[in-house]
Amino acid sequence: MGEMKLQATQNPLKGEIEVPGDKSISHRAVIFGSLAKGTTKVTHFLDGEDCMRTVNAFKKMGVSIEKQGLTLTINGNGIEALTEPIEPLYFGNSGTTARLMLGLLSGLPLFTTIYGDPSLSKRPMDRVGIPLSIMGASFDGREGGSLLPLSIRGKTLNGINYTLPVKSAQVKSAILLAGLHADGETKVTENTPTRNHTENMLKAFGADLTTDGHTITVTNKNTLSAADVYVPGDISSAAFFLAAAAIIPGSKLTLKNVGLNETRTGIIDVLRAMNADIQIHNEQSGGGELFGDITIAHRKLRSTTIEGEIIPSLIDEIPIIALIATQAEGTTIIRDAEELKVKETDRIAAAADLLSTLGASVEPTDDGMIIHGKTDLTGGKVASYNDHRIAMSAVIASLIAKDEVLLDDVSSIAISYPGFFDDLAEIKSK
Ligand SMILES: O=C(O)C1=C[C@@H](OP(=O)(O)O)[C@@H](O)[C@H](O)C1
Ligand SMILES: C=C(OP(=O)(O)O)C(=O)O
Repeated sequence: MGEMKLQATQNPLKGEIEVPGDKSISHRAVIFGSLAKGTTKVTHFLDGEDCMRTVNAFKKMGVSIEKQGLTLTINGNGIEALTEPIEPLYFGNSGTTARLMLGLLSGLPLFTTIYGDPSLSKRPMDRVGIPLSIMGASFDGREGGSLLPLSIRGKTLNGINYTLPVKSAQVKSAILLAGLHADGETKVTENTPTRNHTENMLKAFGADLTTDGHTITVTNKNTLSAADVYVPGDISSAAFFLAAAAIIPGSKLTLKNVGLNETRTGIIDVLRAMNADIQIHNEQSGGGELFGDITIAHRKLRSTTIEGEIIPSLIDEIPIIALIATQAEGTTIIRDAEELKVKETDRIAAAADLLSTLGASVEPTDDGMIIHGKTDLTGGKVASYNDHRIAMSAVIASLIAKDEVLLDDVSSIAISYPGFFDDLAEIKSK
């Protein structure tokens, strides 16, 4: 793929689709399935590039993982059976793989080197390196061990009692993974709740983990046992079609089996606050995760303010929420989202650049954006910054643009949504 010309259609989107499996849950299913004893079957796995990095890392450490379609069969033999990889582990674009694997590898009796693509090589690793070093871990790498590539000489770690200084599920998960085989208790406290898939899945695999308010405690008194995992649809992928239906007149879409864990559903609350016509039905649960169908129809939107505790529950959706805000009457303010600056690219700058190039009124701020709506979008030449979420936001924006949008590169979309254009074609043609 590469550059793509996107013709404005303004056609309503109609029909029903099932979005791909959740990226966060897919990573964790591979990790815990590989650490557990027994056979774990993972269904509706997301085979995007990021999750395949996690699969390949465990294959290189001796775990047998077979993939047939979207089903993985993982034959785990326990943490102690992981073998030292004889070559560096490549994590591509995946922040989740890098942070969670750092947590795991720092306490194993192995020497490993990990590296990533140019984007991942700029992202901060000291946010996990600092607490892991307090636990006794030893790393070396660029910028004093805060940037990839990193080398890790695993050691026996000690438990820690740590309050997260950043709103990050990746940091929380890295410490919990280290805590699974550290001496004593490991406690992580978060002031603002972040996605809790690690906690849910560890419980399903039989770990000794308890949650008390905002504090999670794990010990090494456990042997993880295999558990089958059904991966619900990714609400972060569904977000692009929720947005499209919300802003294109005449649209009505149903997205089936979407994950509805309340640490992830901020976009639904925001859409409701903006007057979107959105309904949830067929709610079910499995493996500690809630999922169900979402139906959304176009309706006139109004602005809102997005700040505080809701931010981690929609952090990856902010670029597409910014597009929705350009089509809402009034001023939408997004605050407390400084974490966007350390994603695949600076997503505050990238989203503001994309939408401003298309004629919207978007002011980037230090921790968010101010968007004045409603503005018609023009065409133009736009940049994805090699960021999958910016690229997909550009494609959805092009659906309502007056003229052609020329997007520099669409290859990053395969990171989290390999079938994105097929799903879009499916709902466009109905
Ligand atoms: O734990 C996870 O699976 C993720 C956590 C979030 O990152 P942070 O922990 O950096 O906020 C999110 O942006 C990322 O897409 C996936
Ligand atoms: C930030 C993201 O992922 P990661 O941190 O795993 O690269 C994302 O998918 O939007």
